[in-house]
Amino acid sequence: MTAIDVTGARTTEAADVITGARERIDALDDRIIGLIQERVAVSAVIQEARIASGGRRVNLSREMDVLGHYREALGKPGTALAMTLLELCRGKMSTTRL
Ligand SMILES: O=C(O)C(=O)C[C@]1(C(=O)O)C=C[C@@H](O)C=C1
Repeated sequence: MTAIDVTGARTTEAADVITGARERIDALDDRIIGLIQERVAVSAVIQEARIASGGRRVNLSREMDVLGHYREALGKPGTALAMTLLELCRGKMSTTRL
């Protein structure tokens, strides 16, 4: 497969631009994944401290703040992104976790 095939571009110039930009995207995605893993670990520290103190895993008012933060920054899709992040951090929401 040529660079043109792989990128969908119609010229070698466009294929070069796309190939370079995809490398940057892959590097950004690696950093984003690392930050998400760090967020999961920090969130676990909070949840474990709360549960050890006799509290509940989930804190809904804080989750509303997190959702609002992402919505303000990224619009409606930000809310969906924040919900996915929260699910990664505290597991799927269920009444037994509340
Ligand atoms: O901030 C907290 O109290 C947390 O437990 C962290 C966190 C989060 O990942 O942002 C996770 C679970 C809670 O329901 C709310 C928020």
